[in-house]
Amino acid sequence: MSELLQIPDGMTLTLALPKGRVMETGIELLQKAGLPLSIPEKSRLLRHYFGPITLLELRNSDVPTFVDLGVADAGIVGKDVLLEAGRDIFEPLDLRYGRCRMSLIREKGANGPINRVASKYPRVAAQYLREKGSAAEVVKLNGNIELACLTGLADAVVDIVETGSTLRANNLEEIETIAESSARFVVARSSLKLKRAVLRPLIHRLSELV
Ligand SMILES: Nc1ncnc2c1ncn2[C@@H]1O[C@H](COP(=O)(O)OP(=O)(O)OP(=O)(O)O)[C@@H](O)[C@H]1O
Ligand SMILES: O=P(O)(O)OC[C@H]1O[C@H](OP(=O)(O)OP(=O)(O)O)[C@H](O)[C@@H]1O
Repeated sequence: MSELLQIPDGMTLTLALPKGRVMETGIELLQKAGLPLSIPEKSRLLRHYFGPITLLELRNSDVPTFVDLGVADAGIVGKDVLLEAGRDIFEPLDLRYGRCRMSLIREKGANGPINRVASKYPRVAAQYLREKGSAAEVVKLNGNIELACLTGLADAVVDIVETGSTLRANNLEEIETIAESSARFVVARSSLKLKRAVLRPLIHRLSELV
């Protein structure tokens, strides 16, 4: 492990991390940057203490809220989730993992009009459709979004593509990439001023690691 980052006496740091695939690599990076963290044991505990550092284990889409409202000083979250949240959060660093893209997807060969689009990202989907001049309705779903296409619930979906295996397995095709995504380090604007002494060197060290 690299040299520990100096945290001034009395200063605390609260970090918001999403449980799931983004968390483990995120903690490893923060560790390499010199924070005294470790990957929490599997348990129902939602808040983990490491000396002056508190780790909040959140749903992905709640990370921007906790950071924007200043409850967490900083966090890690996918660009896809940031785009959907639409909050004005300081995003100093692309951590360059968790790469995927948000795309418009249809059943292979589908060529009828797109009147309804399903997505876990309704804001991103609606903005994309607006830019295309489409008046299609957007329906919010919470998982296995591709099923909306397959069952006729929607004419297209906006969802994540990583390897493309979900598309191939379900006879779907990517019509257009809407945005590229990767994990981002985000910081609360209020903390950037108040906790500059630890956040500046942390951002600097993270930037050297990615
Ligand atoms: N193949 C993929 N599928 C989904 N998300 C991916 C993929 N590859 C990278 N990611 C990134 O990981 C994040 C999602 O992680 P995960 O799959 O753990 O979340 P989830 O199960 O959808 O969680 P939640 O219920 O909190 O929304 C996405 O926001 C995205 O940035
Ligand atoms: O291109 P691929 O590598 O196949 O990855 C893309 C798939 O992975 C995600 O689903 P996941 O099962 O993680 O969760 P979700 O459907 O609940 O969002 C995503 O929603 C796609 O369905």
